[in-house]
Amino acid sequence: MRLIADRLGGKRGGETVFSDVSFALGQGDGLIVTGPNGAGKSTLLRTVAGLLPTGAGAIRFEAAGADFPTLASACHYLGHENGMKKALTVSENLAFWQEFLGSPHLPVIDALEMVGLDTIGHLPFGYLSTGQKRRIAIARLLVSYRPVWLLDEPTAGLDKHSEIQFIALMKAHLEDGGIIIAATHLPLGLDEVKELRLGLT
Ligand SMILES: Nc1ncnc2c1ncn2[C@@H]1O[C@H](COP(=O)(O)OP(=O)(O)OP(=O)(O)O)[C@@H](O)[C@H]1O
Repeated sequence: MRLIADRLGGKRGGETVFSDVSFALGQGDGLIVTGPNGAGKSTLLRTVAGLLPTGAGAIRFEAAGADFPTLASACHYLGHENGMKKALTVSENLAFWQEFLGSPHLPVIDALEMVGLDTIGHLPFGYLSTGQKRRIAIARLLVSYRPVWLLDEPTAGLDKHSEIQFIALMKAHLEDGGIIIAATHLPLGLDEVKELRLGLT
């Protein structure tokens, strides 16, 4: 499996936000995207996820096998919004995502345990605190297997303990041969990852 960006450009509202971005990631590789507000970190992630068209250049995905033939089928995208229905319970939300995404990985209860929230599966998602909502969005990464994780400010709103737990999950995903691209303002504590800085230095 390889994910390659070749002189990639990203546009927003017709304006070029970043250009000439190149990287090549293989199994077990992480890329941390940094840069000031507005530099285009979210735009880059959304472009790689296929949610925005490429402004220039190309993204190539060389699949490892038949299970995930395209980048769209191979990636989890965690954006600023958590992607959950407020009125459904936490467990119902995760069960929905597992069925929708396919490739079941951890049972919902185990995924909740991994983020330390196994006692609140019965609560409507809308009742949760900001950090708890983020942790449930992280549990979504675990209920269905996808080799490529695209994470936009994944630790925003997490307390120190939850941040450490999540870093361990990311390390495990990389050790398992996955790929992670994460946009962040905070150091993520991942060793041996590549860094891409957008915007002014
Ligand atoms: N829908 C849109 N139409 C026009 N411009 C947009 C749109 N969405 C974002 N932009 C602009 O694109 C630029 C890049 O935004 P982006 O969200 O990618 O930055 P970022 O690096 O993720 O910022 P932050 O650190 O604040 O999250 C910004 O100048 C933003 O105002």
